[in-house]
Amino acid sequence: MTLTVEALSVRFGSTPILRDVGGLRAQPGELTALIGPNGAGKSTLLRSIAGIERYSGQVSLDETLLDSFDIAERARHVYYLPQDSGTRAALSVFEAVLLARRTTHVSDRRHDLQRVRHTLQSLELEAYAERDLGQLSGGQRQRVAIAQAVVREPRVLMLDEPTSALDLHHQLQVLEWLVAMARERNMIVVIAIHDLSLAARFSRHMWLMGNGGRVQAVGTPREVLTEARLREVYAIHAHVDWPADEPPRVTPLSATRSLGGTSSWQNF
Ligand SMILES: Nc1ncnc2c1ncn2[C@@H]1O[C@H](COP(=O)(O)OP(=O)(O)OP(=O)(O)O)[C@@H](O)[C@H]1O
Repeated sequence: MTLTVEALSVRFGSTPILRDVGGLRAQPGELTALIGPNGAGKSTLLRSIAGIERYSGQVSLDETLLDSFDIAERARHVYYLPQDSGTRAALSVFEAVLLARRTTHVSDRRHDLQRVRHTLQSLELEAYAERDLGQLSGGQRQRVAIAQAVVREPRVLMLDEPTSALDLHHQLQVLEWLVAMARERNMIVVIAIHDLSLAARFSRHMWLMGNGGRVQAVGTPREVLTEARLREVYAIHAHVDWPADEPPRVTPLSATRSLGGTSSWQNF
């Protein structure tokens, strides 16, 4: 089962946001990283794959176009967790994650309870299981949102900046766990992420979007993350190191020019 995107375009009103985005593949059992500067269209792309945005083009799972699923079916197979999505509903952490599980699974209750407990443990949330959502810190709330997404067990799980509120320990812990989970459950996991060192370390495959809503490169982290490409797409000088005995490192050194052209205030 491969997720494929071809010839995908999205407009907001008369403004093109994604232009002929294609050649994207994501495989089960692997983590795919979606990277690119602010406004490149990463969220729009993930939202389109999930069927939340209207688009022209093809998004398919193997030979099946996702458009051929009805809304409920598509939501069961493909789940998108937006950026900053933690909820403050009047529920405990345990209740919130169990509720998410039961929106897609009506299986054996004992099995569901076990799955929720196990997921909370994996995300180091078991100590907060009885706590109300409104009483969590930002990072705890983000981990609950990830738990809610994962217990749904979609075939394609897309997470928009899932580590943006996390401390260094939890960034590593969550990404390690997502990699292991993708492998164990044979899920396609796509994450949008700004930290290129983490993206290089944890993903097997990368999609790089550039300004203008176009794909700039796809491939392994080594193929995609070259210093020349970072200069072109992110307008930065950076060192990219692939040490044999340590994780890869992308070190931004300086910004080279403004991203996205002349700013309007310069016209005054
Ligand atoms: N509802 C909307 N109406 C009009 N334009 C929009 C709308 N939502 C997003 N955009 C524009 O679409 C472009 C792509 O936005 P998107 O959120 O997909 O980018 P992104 O790559 O996820 O950015 P970031 O890294 O900042 O999260 C941006 O220029 C944004 O201003």
